[in-house]
Amino acid sequence: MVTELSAKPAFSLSSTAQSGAADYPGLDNWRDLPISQQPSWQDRDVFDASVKELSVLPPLVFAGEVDVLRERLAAAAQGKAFLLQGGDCAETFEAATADKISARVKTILQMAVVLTYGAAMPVIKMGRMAGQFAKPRSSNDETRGGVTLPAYRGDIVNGYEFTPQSRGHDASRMLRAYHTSASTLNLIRAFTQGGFADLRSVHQWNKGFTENPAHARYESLARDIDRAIQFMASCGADFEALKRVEFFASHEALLLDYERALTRIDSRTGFPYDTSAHFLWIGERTRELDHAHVDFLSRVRNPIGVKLGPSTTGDDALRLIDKLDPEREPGRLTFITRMGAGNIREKLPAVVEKVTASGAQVLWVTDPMHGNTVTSPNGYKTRNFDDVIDEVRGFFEVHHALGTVPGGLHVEMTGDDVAECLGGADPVDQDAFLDRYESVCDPRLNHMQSLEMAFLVAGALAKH
Ligand SMILES: O=C[C@H](O)[C@H](O)COP(=O)(O)O
Ligand SMILES: C=C(OP(=O)(O)O)C(=O)O
Ligand SMILES: [Mn+2]
Repeated sequence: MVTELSAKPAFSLSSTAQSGAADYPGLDNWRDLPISQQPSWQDRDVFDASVKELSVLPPLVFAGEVDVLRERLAAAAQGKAFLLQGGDCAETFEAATADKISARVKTILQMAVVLTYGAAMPVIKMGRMAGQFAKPRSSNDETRGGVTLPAYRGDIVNGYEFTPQSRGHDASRMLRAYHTSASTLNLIRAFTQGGFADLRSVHQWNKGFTENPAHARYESLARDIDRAIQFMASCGADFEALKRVEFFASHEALLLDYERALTRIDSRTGFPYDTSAHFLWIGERTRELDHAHVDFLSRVRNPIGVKLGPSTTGDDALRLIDKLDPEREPGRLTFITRMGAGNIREKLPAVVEKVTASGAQVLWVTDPMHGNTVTSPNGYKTRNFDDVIDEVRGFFEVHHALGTVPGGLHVEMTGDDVAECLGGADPVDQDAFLDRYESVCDPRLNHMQSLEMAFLVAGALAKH
């Protein structure tokens, strides 16, 4: 049973008690529009106090960093860079540990080195991290053993534990989400600016992948990368400069009270920026043109993404472009297609052709995860690695056939050795789910499967 929520949030602040950029025109227009996937907060006072506090807490990212990202994404849309966006389906407060964050950042850096070599262009590194706490759900409730409770909507709303106390929607969680995002972002900045990301170290880490006999097929590409780095060293490349990398934070802008409270006016330009992350996206379940999420995101200066599922038409895409990117600003809009391996070759061309014919330039990115979710025979939500890779292949085939740019990859992955997606060269089978399945929402590629994807995509990129 799918419950499409169109109820307004349980409470909404009156315009005079606004958070963030209180008097900027239009920033609260969304409150008068249909909205879905919002919590029904239990306690109004807790909600008011939480939003009030959020509205005066420091921004998590700065407008200048956001502008740099928009430039990078503009280059990717022109085929001069490639976007790698990866991380949890649902971040959790419990997993925001130094070990798990570093494992995720490391894996993304390792994937990026391989992709950079294959694409022979810069790879923009972006985490589904430091704020990916809110989850849209297909159903409002979950039933286990005859007991029905509210569905888990991410740690920013309620707890994963299946009890009435845990599943209640608690607005104070928005504050914990903010602080957890801040500490995660702090560690990401330290890792990526403090020498952890040294290209030579990252390349060394990749040796662990190719030493695994199951990955022998990738050895020649790994050897080519090795020789390229040796060549750089022989030419006296300044590896000191390669110790620092840009790394951007992103999440789905689902809870608009949270996003609105963190929206601030940039003192340099006078424009509003959602300072909860560098990049925000609108999900497949909340991209109705005249609904709240599209309206709110149309009014902030961040580069934004929209997930496009198999029901998307070319006209839908054009209407979203007109609403979200009326100025046709380079780098502003990214379409993240999540069609399903069995749909992409049939469904994507018409959408891309329509957008191309309009003259609009967007960044096309594939999310090969969300259209390929299945249930394993032993009852786990999973994805087949082969389907995931096949959707990526279809994405490249469609864009190469149309002469458009396959500009990026959006992956639910982890740096840990979990068992959540079936298959891969060192195959995960469903029995492994019993004690290595950790995701609280969708299944993620594990460290080795993520690297294998990078080697496979690098091969595809190198061919064009
Ligand atoms: O991450 C995306 C969605 O939140 C997720 O796929 C929804 O899962 P569900 O269909 O189990 O609600
Ligand atoms: C909810 C998500 O995906 P989609 O909106 O494409 O279902 C997600 O990427 O977490
Ligand atoms: Mn997901």
